[in-house]
Amino acid sequence: MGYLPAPTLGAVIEASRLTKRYGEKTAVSDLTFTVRPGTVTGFLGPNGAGKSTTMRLILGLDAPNEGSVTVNGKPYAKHAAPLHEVGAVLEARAIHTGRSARNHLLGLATTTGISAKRVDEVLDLVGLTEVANKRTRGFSLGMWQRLGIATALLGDPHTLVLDEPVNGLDPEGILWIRTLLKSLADEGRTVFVSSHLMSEMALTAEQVIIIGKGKLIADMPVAEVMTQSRPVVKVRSPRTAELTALLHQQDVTVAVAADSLEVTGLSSDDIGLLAAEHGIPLFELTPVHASLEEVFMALTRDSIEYGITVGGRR
Ligand SMILES: Nc1ncnc2c1ncn2[C@@H]1O[C@H](COP(=O)(O)OP(=O)(O)OP(=O)(O)O)[C@@H](O)[C@H]1O
Repeated sequence: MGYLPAPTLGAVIEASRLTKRYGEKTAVSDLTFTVRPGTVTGFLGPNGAGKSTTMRLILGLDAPNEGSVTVNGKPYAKHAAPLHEVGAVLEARAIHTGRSARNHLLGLATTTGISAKRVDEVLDLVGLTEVANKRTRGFSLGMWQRLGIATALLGDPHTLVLDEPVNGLDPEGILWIRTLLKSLADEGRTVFVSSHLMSEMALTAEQVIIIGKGKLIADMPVAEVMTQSRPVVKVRSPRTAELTALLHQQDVTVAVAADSLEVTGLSSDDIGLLAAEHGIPLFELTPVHASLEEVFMALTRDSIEYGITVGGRR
């Protein structure tokens, strides 16, 4: 394994009222957020939420219609040596397929004043040393992702912007990238990584920024995401209809399943007390913990662009 040089402090990425329209379509809408150094920040949203567009705007590959985004106080393109400032992987397969991984990296290195030694270091860091001289044409998606990350790390940047880097990786690759991103953040770098998997980000990121239909939905520590869910309690009673009528007098949602009710918005204690007050027997009263993915889906439910509709509800 190669080692990165001494810790450097990553840059703050600051988006302010960022808006990008493509014709009639608003891909990013009035987005304001700050990404800080020293932690992995997950950028989450369903398909089409505007994650890639936002990342393209950060990297100056597209210009916003309104608002601004800066890296370390300046637009990305205004930095004297952007490759040393920000390393990015936007589309893993954007690399010329006729060349070897080493030649691809060497080409980039020589035009930007980076040494050949650094090329070998990053190849080692991403585990591609053995296939470094093979043409990239035969690379698997996981190998492309590794090469993309090697490219991003080439300039030893303070800040990393990675679009869906776990896509196509096997469990070992996912674990590898998780560990790598955390260690880069621990060195004081800024790591901004997009995903559409809340469960994956929960294991990788400390902070999450969640968007839907281009708009900010949440910006909070991962540990707080679960607090966004309302409690769900499974209730079984021989007098379901009566209990449902009582529950409907409260600010709750009652979903009727085959042999039970799923009550959202009231604790199991309160449901138990309500039933006891009216002499309604209960056979079961179980708090059901939503998974992180379910909380994420609930948060973004109204902003799913290409969702399927089940039973009239998304
Ligand atoms: N160049 C473009 N021209 C027209 N529409 C675009 C363009 N780029 C993105 N869009 C639209 O903007 C919206 C946001 O797209 P974007 O790719 O940023 O989302 P995303 O969150 O990265 O989604 P995914 O996870 O599917 O990649 C989508 O509706 C997309 O169709």
